[in-house]
Amino acid sequence: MSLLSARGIGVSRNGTAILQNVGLDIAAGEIVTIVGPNGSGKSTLLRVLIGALRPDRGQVRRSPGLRLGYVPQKLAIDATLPLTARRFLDLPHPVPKTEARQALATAGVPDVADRQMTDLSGGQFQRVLLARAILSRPQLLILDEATQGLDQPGAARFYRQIEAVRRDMNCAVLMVSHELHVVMSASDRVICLNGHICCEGTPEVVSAAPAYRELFGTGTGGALALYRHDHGHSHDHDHGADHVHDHPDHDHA
Ligand SMILES: Nc1ncnc2c1ncn2[C@@H]1O[C@H](COP(=O)(O)OP(=O)(O)OP(=O)(O)O)[C@@H](O)[C@H]1O
Repeated sequence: MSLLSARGIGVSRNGTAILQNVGLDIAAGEIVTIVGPNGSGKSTLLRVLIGALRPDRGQVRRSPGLRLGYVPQKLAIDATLPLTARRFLDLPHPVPKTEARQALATAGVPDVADRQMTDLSGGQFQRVLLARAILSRPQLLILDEATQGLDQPGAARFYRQIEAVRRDMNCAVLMVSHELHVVMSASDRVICLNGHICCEGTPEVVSAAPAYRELFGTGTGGALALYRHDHGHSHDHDHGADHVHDHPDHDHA
């Protein structure tokens, strides 16, 4: 049984269709990425899937009691507000110290608990957001453009961290991204969206699909290779992310 299932989703605004007949299923433990150009309806679809927006047509079914974790694109924290990463994890509910420590370690930032949120690097900050999202031990972790603002190697490291989190927590992951160059090979399945689903399948299948190439060109192939060259190697200089190298190389390079 899938964790989440959407059928025939349609959303229109001002007489214009934003989403048309979109259907998808997320199974336990899989990593699914939705890619699409700007304005293709990715965020709208995500909002429908998490229940923040009621579609004009279609249905979303979530498995009963589904635990969802959500990592937003960005979170603005006022530079004058003293807030350590540890205290941030206590918002809105205090969490036991061991759970907070464990979540930070799983997210790849075991040493930042006492650091100010505003002093963290972009990659560390996103990992603290990730730590907060996994405190509830989600069955489905949803990330909305979670690597915005990171450079390409930083984004690649973040996606490898997500793979590590998935293995640790045994959760499914749904990501929305237009970061084609690094996101695809971290995914079991890619869904290419442009108002409707243009194509879907493994990263290899989607990157070779005519509909995908029409939208994005053919540049992704080399970048997939670049990602795979990095995978499992020790090139990572992002503080606290070192253990992402320790997992077995399970991709298809
Ligand atoms: N409430 C709304 N009213 C009118 N138009 C909307 C509304 N919400 C979204 N849209 C339009 O729907 C389209 C899809 O928007 P959406 O934010 O879902 O795309 P996206 O793929 O997430 O884009 P991006 O990659 O730029 O974040 C856009 O053209 C947007 O302007």
